[in-house]
Amino acid sequence: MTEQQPVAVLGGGSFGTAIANLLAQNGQHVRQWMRDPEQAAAMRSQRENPRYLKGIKLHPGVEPVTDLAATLAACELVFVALPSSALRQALQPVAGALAGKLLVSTTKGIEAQSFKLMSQILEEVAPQARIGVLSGPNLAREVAEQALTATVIASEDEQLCLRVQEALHGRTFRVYASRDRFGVELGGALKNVYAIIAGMAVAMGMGENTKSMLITRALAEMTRFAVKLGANPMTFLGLAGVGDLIVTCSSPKSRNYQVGFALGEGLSLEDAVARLGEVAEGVNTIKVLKAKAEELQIYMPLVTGLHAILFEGRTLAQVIEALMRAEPKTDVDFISTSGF
Ligand SMILES: NC(=O)C1=CN([C@@H]2O[C@H](COP(=O)(O)OP(=O)(O)OC[C@H]3O[C@@H](n4cnc5c(N)ncnc54)[C@H](OP(=O)(O)O)[C@@H]3O)[C@@H](O)[C@H]2O)C=CC1
Ligand SMILES: O=C(CO)COP(=O)(O)O
Repeated sequence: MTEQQPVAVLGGGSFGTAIANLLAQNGQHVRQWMRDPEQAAAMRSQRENPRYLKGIKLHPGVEPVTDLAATLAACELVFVALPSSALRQALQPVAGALAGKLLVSTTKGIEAQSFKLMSQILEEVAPQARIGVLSGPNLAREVAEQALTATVIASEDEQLCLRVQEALHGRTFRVYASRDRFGVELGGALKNVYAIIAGMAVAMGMGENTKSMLITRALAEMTRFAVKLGANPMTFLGLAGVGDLIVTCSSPKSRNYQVGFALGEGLSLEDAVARLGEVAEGVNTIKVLKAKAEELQIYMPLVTGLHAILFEGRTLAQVIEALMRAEPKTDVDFISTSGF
């Protein structure tokens, strides 16, 4: 009998650990790569990731490792769960080992200088790899606690989608497929910005009407932006669009929401990020998104407002006043004008 090939997960954080456990629960042998040998040793002996996912048992099928080249040599299917700020620099040195691999990005961010999404960086670093994106309403802790969850694997490569569905789909985790890689990936990156705003609103004691208005107008705004860049608006009605927007804007377990909440309590951005001690991708995304919206002249009042508070010295009260006084627009941008 031939031995089953292991699956790689790159990243020792909360999502990498949650995905590694899921794969192992489905009977895969998993090599979870992380850069810190002390962390790997601790995870091997304690069978837990005490820094990023305390209280969750590491499945016996997960092997924490630190040799990236050896991990890539052994695995064809590779999940990338690194922060957006680290993905290129971590993979560039091993670019030669990525040819022919199935690379699946789970990272929900945008590269600062280039405005590239993570799968676009993977394509650049590894032009001969097969590329996909996994995104959806997937809070790491809930995934790890085996809460019933659904996600999307998006790729033009149908065989890759099937392979990922086979590896991840299980009793508690449903994996849907999509061909709109760009839309799915953009949804995951953009919603983080609105989660910061939602966290702020909750900290300020705003009511349910306000939260609902925020989420719905956020969806309108991110869809408008994505369509201008060529994505399919229908993707934003799916799990990786409105699904992820709802969970991230509603849950105190979201790190972006937590940053927003801390800001709403009066902390500075620096202190809010330091208090979190984990990745909140929305903090970087807001900067590049504001610049891109300006460049392309896309109307994004929530992005403009958050940017003004974080980086232009405006107060929350000033921004709320401006948002509420702005001229009302149409409710839904993409309704056919022929019928109603
Ligand atoms: N957590 C979640 O609920 C979800 C997260 N995601 C996405 O997954 C991505 C990863 O997030 P998550 O796991 O939550 O992050 P965490 O903050 O939990 O962990 C970040 C991990 O990345 C590692 N890291 C940082 N810089 C580097 C580098 N240069 N080289 C190698 N490793 C590095 C850290 O290692 P070290 O400790 O050594 O610094 C740590 O293991 C993000 O883009 C996020 O949006 C997607 C869905 C859900
Ligand atoms: O993407 C996520 C849930 O789908 C996790 O969001 P945070 O990064 O804000 O924790």
